[in-house]
Amino acid sequence: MMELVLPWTLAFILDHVIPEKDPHKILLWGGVMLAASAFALWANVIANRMVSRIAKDTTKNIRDDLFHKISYLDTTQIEEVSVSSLVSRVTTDSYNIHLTLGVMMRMGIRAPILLVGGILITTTLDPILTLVLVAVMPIIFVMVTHISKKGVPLFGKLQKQVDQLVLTVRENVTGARVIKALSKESFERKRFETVNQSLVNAETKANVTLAASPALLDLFLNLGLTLVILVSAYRVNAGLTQPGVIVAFLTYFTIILNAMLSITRIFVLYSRGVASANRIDEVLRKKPAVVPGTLKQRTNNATKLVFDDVTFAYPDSGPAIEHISFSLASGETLGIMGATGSGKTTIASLILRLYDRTSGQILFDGQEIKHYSLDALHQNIGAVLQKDILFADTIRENILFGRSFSEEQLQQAIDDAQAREFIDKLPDGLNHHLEAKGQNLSGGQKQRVLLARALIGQPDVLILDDSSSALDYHTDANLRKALRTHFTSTTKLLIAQRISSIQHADKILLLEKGKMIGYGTHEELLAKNATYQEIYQGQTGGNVLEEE
Ligand SMILES: Nc1ncnc2c1ncn2[C@@H]1O[C@H](COP(=O)(O)OP(=O)(O)OP(=O)(O)O)[C@@H](O)[C@H]1O
Repeated sequence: MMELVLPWTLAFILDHVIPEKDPHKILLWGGVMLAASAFALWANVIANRMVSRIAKDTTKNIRDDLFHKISYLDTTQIEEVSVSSLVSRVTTDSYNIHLTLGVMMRMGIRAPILLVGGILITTTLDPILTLVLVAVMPIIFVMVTHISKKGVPLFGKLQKQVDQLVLTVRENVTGARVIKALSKESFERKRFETVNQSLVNAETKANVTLAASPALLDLFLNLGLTLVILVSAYRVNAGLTQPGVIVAFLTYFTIILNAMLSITRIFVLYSRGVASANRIDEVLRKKPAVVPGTLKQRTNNATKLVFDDVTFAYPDSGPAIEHISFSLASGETLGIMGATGSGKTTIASLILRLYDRTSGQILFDGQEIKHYSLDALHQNIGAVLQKDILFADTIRENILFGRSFSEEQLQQAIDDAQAREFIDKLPDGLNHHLEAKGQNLSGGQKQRVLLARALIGQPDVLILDDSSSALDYHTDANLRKALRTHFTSTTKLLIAQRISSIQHADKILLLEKGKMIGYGTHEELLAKNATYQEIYQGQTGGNVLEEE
């Protein structure tokens, strides 16, 4: 407001105060102008601080909500959006919203006030000159909105390129060892350069399109200014207006020009902010595909786990498993074997409801698993899945994983997982700090910590997906012995490549390309199943496997 009053005061001083030649009056009005400027400065600083706080708090809340939502997305939805895209939505998209909010609040109120106020005051100064100014406004408005609309999809594409960049960096950081081992640094650098260049191209395209807006605006406003100067020269000569008014008018013209420039900047940022807000909104609106049931408790049942003619296909693919049936009583062990890609991990994922089966039934403690709340379903299940990870924390915290187990239970789990030998050799034992993903441990040591995490507290169901593959034969045998002797009431699902790991299971399920091609005990399969016989021959050379 103060900014609008100043040029008017200036015109008044030039046309009315100075001609009176009274120094006191001139000084007084000069003082008024100074005070008004200081007030405008102070109000601006306060407003900017408020805006920063609001933008910062809003963006923090958006990030919190987004993270909360992401932690509840199911596996299919995460795969649909992709991990790297989720990372860039939490980081760059929320930052774009921060910028947009800041600028919109700073300029979104001030610029329109300056624009409308400026026009109104110029009308009181000289309506004819104002008409010249106002004539160019509709052209500018139509042009700016048209260009801004084009910006939203362009910025959407730009953010997709950011996803690609995050993906490439993630792959390089996680695969740093293999890249170094295979000396593929220059290949990866080229791959990164290509992705980076595509991002720059997308950014250039979006910015070039939107850059037309301020340039065209400048052109039209300068044309308007030239017209105003021509008309005002004529009007001063004809004695229709005073020079002070023209000076004030030109100052208002600059204020109006700056307000218009700010408004175009808002539109540019608005396109970017809307594109990012749409991407965040897409995640926030996702409804879980795996809908939890209402049963809050599992009641122990003699029949622990039943797969009844279960078929499942991942989105947009053929069936990963077809017509799988098996039944496990409480405390029994099922061994699952099959070639790579035959569907072993898929069975484990369905039990944990990481995905929902396409057809058939899965019963847990006598109830369809869809009827349980996810907490009830997962309570008392210990699992080591192939892609399980260790976090950057101590070994103790990685095993306890935020659960309250006693020291005795912790020590027992370490023994059962055959982890004591290596943990005792570490200078700080259980307090040894692991790097992200347990990078400072060997493959076998990592598996032992993950096993201890799954075995602690003797869960009533245990799922081990190829989780002893990195253990030497002797340690693997000791682990199996511990499972047989200390986990008698635990129902176990052991996925393995080695027959020695599962030969003592109560039942063995043999899979091939998602289909059951054998189901029975080791002895039954060895007697009747040609594929099992072949695997057995291949792994043992025909020698009988002895348990250590
Ligand atoms: N997330 C996924 N999206 C799409 N297809 C998948 C996904 N996970 C697995 N598949 C496909 O489903 C089939 C079964 O995979 P699964 O991981 O269950 O096999 P597996 O027997 O555990 O293999 P491995 O022994 O190599 O771990 C494979 O053809 C695989 O390509």
